[in-house]
Amino acid sequence: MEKKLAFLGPRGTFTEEAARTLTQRQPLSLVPYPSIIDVLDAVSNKEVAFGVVPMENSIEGTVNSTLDWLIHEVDLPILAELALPIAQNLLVAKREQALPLSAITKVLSHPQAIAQSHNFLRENLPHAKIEYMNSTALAAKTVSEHPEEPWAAVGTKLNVEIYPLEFAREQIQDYSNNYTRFVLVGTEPLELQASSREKTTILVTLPEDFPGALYQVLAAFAWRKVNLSRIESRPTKKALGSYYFVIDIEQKMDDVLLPGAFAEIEAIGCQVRQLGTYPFYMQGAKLEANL
Ligand SMILES: O=C(O)C(=O)C[C@]1(C(=O)O)C=C[C@@H](O)C=C1
Repeated sequence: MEKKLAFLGPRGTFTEEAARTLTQRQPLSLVPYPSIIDVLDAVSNKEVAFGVVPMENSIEGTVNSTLDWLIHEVDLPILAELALPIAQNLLVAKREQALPLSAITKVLSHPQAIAQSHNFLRENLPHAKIEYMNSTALAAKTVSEHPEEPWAAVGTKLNVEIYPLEFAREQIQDYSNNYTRFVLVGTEPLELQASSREKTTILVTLPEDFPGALYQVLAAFAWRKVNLSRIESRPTKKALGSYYFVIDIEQKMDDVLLPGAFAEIEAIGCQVRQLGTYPFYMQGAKLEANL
């Protein structure tokens, strides 16, 4: 029987595109789930072997529900990461007479997609109500199912191929270098295409807040000349002002330098949890220098 991979659905999300690109050589059956949390829970409960969820967008930053669920609720290793170029479009149901932007009363989409098109929406549809949905594809599907309503969705080009929709405007994102990083998580190994770039993600907990604590953590990487590509603080949810630090390291775990750096960090009383050590891929190369 084919192994299953869960993705944030319904059909036509950016996440589906990422899942297909990441696993194109694998005989997997792709199953849509209604939310990011449902995807991660399905992998954790072993309903499916793998899952793909969005992790970070170059305009809007971290997808908090993904990161927080991986930190607090499930223990799933990241197996791979893919950065995809994202283009947002304003989509309306197919109708005989074109719908002018001024007639649109409601815009539906995923909060990340709305945030990526914030300036466009403020300038062109200041009167429209915003309704957040679990994914861009769910917004597109909903709009296509209500052609009698003057509604629009913010979503992918693929949605126009899947649902009876047309473009009201193409490419409405506020910045052209719009990329989202997606992660593949799983409870078993998966044979993936080789990549020249590898990453390790860790979660660091400081023992207490003392002067220079974070500086000492960073020093363990700095003097070893280990490059970090992201540092993000997320609340531990235990007390106000108490944080975890999520650190992306531009190196694989089997590197001799990382065990030494982790031991040094642990020696000052920090806890280090690995969230994964994995290959990193990128479609289109514009942002390469910054990733
Ligand atoms: O709604 C989708 O199509 C998704 O795949 C989710 C998501 C996200 O959460 O970041 C993915 C990429 C875009 O940044 C906007 C939305």
